[in-house]
Amino acid sequence: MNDLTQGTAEPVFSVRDLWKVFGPKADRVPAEKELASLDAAELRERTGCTAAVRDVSFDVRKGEVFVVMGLSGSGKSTLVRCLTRLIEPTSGTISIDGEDVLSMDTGRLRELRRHRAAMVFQHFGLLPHRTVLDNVAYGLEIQGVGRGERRQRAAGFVTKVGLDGMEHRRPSQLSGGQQQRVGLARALAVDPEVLLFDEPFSALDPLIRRDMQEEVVRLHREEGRTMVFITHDLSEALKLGDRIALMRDGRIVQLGTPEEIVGAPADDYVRDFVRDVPREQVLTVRSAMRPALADEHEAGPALAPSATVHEAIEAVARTGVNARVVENGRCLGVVDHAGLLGVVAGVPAATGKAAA
Ligand SMILES: Nc1ncnc2c1ncn2[C@@H]1O[C@H](COP(=O)(O)OP(=O)(O)OP(=O)(O)O)[C@@H](O)[C@H]1O
Repeated sequence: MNDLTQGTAEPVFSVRDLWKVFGPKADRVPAEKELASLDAAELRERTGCTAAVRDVSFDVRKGEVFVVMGLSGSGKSTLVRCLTRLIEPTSGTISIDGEDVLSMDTGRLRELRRHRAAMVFQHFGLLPHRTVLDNVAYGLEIQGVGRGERRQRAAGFVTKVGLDGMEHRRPSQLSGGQQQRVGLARALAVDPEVLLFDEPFSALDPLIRRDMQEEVVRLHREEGRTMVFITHDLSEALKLGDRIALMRDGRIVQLGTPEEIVGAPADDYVRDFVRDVPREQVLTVRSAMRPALADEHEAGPALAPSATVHEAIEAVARTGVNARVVENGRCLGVVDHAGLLGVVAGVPAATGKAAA
């Protein structure tokens, strides 16, 4: 498991020891060791409280897509709403770019929500009587940008999310997916440092949903904007996340890359959660690799270390020989049938070396 606080890129959000408890005298739950250690049912019985977020610490790094995943009721929305104090945390610390969020006054908080960490909701709250263009320009209007400039900037974002030609329609004249794109364009137009997505696609049908996921991946690739993305859908999390925080009963039970979560589940709960994931599509060739023998350094198809096992299977099947994993012209190792099948089956390869 990743060290939650370690990372190469600088953090945007830093969260430490965060609790959000709903109910009477909520403060005493994190403060009193005995109460803090009760499970959800005992806590409710003893105090009438629900601990939606329990002692959570993590960093969101600059430029990453950070996914918060978990079943319904695990605390995802509460956690992400705490980041900008749409929900007031019970205890703990939160900072954005080193600035303490919990001590911000009303004006500073407004600025945080409008300029620095904008939220894209599932029900995107479009204004029904306004056109697409004016909906996208709305955030800029709140920021006090003049009419000419905001319409011009808004038009650029309408294009960016693929809604060219629909500028003058009203939301009711759009499909669900198109409305979601308007919501996305509106959030992008205010140019926030971080975009917070609260299950934005869960109401969309599967094909439109896939389109929108690809849209987010594309926007992220083009802009490198930091994103925090809530979902209860594991395949969405694996597709979008650079790192995933998997929540259960208010706690983060594992935080790691998709490959770490699928390849090295932290406990039985996570193992069960990822059991049906096609491992070969998530794990990279590093997990299937063994050291190259003397005559193997030059022969066979070359794959990057980031190639998936699925891609390696294709290469080996197509050429009939083992593939090499090559980085900067250097052969890091070899993937053979046994190593690849071992990953698919979820067992160490019979050579013993692949699992090392
Ligand atoms: N205002 C509130 N008062 C009391 N309990 C609350 C409140 N808001 C949330 N909860 C409880 O906190 C827990 C976490 O809720 P939360 O909405 O954060 O979960 P979630 O993972 O986002 O769920 P979903 O996927 O269904 O949206 C749940 O047990 C919920 O019932």
